[in-house]
Amino acid sequence: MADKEYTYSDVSEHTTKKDLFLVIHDKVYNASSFVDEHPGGEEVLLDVGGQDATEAFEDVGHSDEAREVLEGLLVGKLKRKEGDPQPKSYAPTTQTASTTEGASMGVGLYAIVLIGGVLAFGAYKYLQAQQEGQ
Ligand code: HEM
Repeated sequence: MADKEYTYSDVSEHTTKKDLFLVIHDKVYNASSFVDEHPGGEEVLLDVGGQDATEAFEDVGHSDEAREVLEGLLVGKLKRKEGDPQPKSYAPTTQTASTTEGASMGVGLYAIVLIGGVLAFGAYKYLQAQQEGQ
């Protein structure tokens, strides 16, 4: 039964409390037996009924226990067709701002030191030339 494939339009027909399908990470879950027990309330589940709930589910940061419950509700997987809504993936941000900031700061410092050096050398040469001229 869990091998069954559902299209997006199949899933979107199950939106009532007694018959509620959710898509999370491209798997299809029947949440109807769990609606009344959900600690986050039935409203939020009904809101995403028949839709891709991946983002909503991950945003809350559900526990491993919640994920175990979820596995028990599995009824099949999603068969994507052209024109279906794009998968809502949950991509944690990996880039940290501080590292790039640090790198550009380093380059900026080098530039200042370099320009300062060139200017000092220019001034030295200029003074030397003037002295020679006297
Ligand atoms: C069938 C899918 C879902 C299952 C099995 C599930 C299960 C659970 C469980 C077991 C908890 C208790 C805390 C934890 O263990 O993390 C919980 C809390 C919660 N869930 Fe879900 N959940 C599902 C979908 C959703 C969705 C789609 C939302 C949408 C926003 C949602 C919102 C919440 C919220 C806000 C809480 C926190 C409640 C509180 O701490 O007061 N859940 N859920």
